[in-house]
Amino acid sequence: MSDDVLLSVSDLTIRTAEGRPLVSELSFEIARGERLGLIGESGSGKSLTTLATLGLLPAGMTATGSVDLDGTQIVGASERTLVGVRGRSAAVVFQEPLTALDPLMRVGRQIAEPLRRRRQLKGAELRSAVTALLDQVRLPDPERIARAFPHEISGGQRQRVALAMALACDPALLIADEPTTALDVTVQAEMLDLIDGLVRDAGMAVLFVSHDLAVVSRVTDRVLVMKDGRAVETGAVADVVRAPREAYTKALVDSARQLESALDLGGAR
Ligand SMILES: Nc1ncnc2c1ncn2[C@@H]1O[C@H](COP(=O)(O)OP(=O)(O)OP(=O)(O)O)[C@@H](O)[C@H]1O
Repeated sequence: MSDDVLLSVSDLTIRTAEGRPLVSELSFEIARGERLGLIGESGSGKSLTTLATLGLLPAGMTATGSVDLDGTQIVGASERTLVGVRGRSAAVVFQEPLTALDPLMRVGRQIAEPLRRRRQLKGAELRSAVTALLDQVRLPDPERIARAFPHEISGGQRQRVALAMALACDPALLIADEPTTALDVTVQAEMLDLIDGLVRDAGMAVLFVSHDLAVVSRVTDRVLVMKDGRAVETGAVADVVRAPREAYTKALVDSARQLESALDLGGAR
C-alpha cells in the first residue's frame, strides 16, 4: 500500500451470524486528505461498511477481506488494537448525535474525555481546549454549552458537539454517516458548510455516507455508489452527476434533491 493511501478496503464481505452476505467483495481506497462519498439507497450496506472500518460491527456479524486503516489491519484486530486506532486514525459522527452523547454528563466533560485520555491535557489547559473545540464547530457561547446537558441544547447544536468530539484527537479520517439527515434543511446546510470548511483546513480525509447525492457533492470529490451490498460505480462527483454509467446511479441522480446546485458545485471542482 502506498504511503499516501490512508484507508484501503479490499474484498470486504460482511455476513450475518447465519452467513448471509450484507456487503460483498467491496474494494475502495481513500488517500490522505481525500474526500469520498458513499451513496446508495437505504439498506445498501453503507453503514455496515463504515462500522467495519472502525471494527464496530454489530455482535454476531463477521467481516472477511481486508480493511487497512493507516497501516493497521482492522479485520480480526483485537479490541486493544482497535481502541488505539479509534479517534486517532479515524473518528465517526453518526446521524443521531444522542448515540454518541451520554445524557447524564455535561457536554464539556464529554468533550474533555478524549482530550484527557489521548492528549493528556488537564486543568486550565483542558478547559481551554474544550472551549476551543466548541468554538471551532461554531457554537455560540461555548462556555454555556460546555455546562449544558445534551437535552438542554438543540439537535443541531448536539450534532456540532458530536463533531467536536470526533475532531478532538485530530483524526486522519473523519467518517460521517448521514450526519445531517436528522436536521432541518437550513441547519443541514450550515452543518455541511462547517464540515467542509473544517476538513479542508485540517487536510483531513473524509468518508461521507448519505443516500443523497446532492448532500455528498457538497463535501466530497469522489463518490462510490453502492447497491445491495456491492459497489456499482465510482468516479469524480461531477462525472457521476453529469454522466452516470449505471441505471441505478442515473436513478439516484434523477432523484437527487437540489440537482442544480449539485451540478454547479461539481462544475466548480
Ligand atoms: N444488526 C443487524 N442485523 C441484521 N441485519 C442488519 C443489521 N444491521 C443492518 N442489517 C442489514 O444489512 C443491510 C445493510 O444495512 P446498512 O445499515 O449498512 O445499510 P445503509 O445503506 O447504511 O442503509 P441506511 O441508509 O438505511 O442506514 C440491510 O439489509 C440491513 O437490513
